[in-house]
Amino acid sequence: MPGSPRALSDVRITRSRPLLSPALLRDELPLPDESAQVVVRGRDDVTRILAGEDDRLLVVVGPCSIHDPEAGLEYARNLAAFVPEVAADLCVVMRVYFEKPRTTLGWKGLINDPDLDGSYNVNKGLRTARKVLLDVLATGLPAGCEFLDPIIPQYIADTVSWGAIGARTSESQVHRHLASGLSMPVGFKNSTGGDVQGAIDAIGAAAVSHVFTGVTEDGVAAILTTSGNPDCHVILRGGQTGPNYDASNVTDALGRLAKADLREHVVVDASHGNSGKDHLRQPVVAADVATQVAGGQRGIVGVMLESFLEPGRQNLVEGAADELRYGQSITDACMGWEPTVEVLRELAAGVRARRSVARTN
Ligand SMILES: O=C[C@H](O)[C@H](O)COP(=O)(O)O
Ligand SMILES: C=C(OP(=O)(O)O)C(=O)O
Repeated sequence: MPGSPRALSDVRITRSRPLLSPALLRDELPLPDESAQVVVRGRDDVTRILAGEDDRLLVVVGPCSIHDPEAGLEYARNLAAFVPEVAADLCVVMRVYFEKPRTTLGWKGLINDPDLDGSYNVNKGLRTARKVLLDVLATGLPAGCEFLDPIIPQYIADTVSWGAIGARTSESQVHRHLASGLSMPVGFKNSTGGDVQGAIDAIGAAAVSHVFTGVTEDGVAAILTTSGNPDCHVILRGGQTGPNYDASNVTDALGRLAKADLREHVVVDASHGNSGKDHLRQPVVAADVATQVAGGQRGIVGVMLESFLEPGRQNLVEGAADELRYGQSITDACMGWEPTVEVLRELAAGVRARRSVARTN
């Protein structure tokens, strides 16, 4: 209408709802002392592995994403019961992922849409995610998460022992800032294109202090100053140029780290670009990594595995979440439980062989 003022802000915001504060959620679902010790022990173990003071291999293993808390917990109980068998050789952190960065579109994880139906009950998602993390910690397992939305860590980071910045965000300044202030060791993935240098640059950037805008525990906007995170590392996850888990790609990445004056170690992700998202390839990648480790490669400090109760994946059909198969991924295909146990045993054997190589040298 002529003369009527045209809106200039929030033109494309169609709805705004209240968000619960991190402090309120932590008050509703406090971290018990015993679980806090699990978190601290997990962080310290990973820190020592990255410093070369613990010769075990970090293994981040679990579902690609948690979509059903009950199945996620059943997985956690299985894993917690198995871990003592390999604990002398592996530092096992359960992958407990709630935020999914999508290539284009798709379900963005349990925090964003906990009812899997496009209702986006984010407050419920935050509550459910924190409850799952507390339940995982109660089994005695430390937890690892990807951090995607820069506000979310205030709700859950006190429960997390290891964090990841994904392939799609390692080059993002926002995520490097975030990592510089996170309280746990953080892995940066190489890009989906396969470039490793961006992840190496990220480690250097996240290691120092930054000043940026964020939210406090009370959910209030603030100007935050970080101290820098010295416990960041690269994750080789393969990419459009092909896999990068083999000995020559590992050596190349270690050389680049040395050139950048950074600690020479990497974590290898057996999934994603390294498996071509074929869950049956993950044991092949892990076997190659176990062989490199057994041969004395100390630059490999960890492995990531996508694993769930049932092998493979299934599509989430809108409006049909009730029909999903129990214990099977709705994002990337995962190894089933039995092959996971075999892979963990093989990695543990690789570590024992590396120790004996070190003793004879
Ligand atoms: O691990 C999860 C996926 O690889 C990531 O979220 C991208 O998935 P998409 O390519 O199916 O969107
Ligand atoms: C999204 C993930 O991996 P990437 O960032 O390597 O694609 C993931 O591990 O869930």
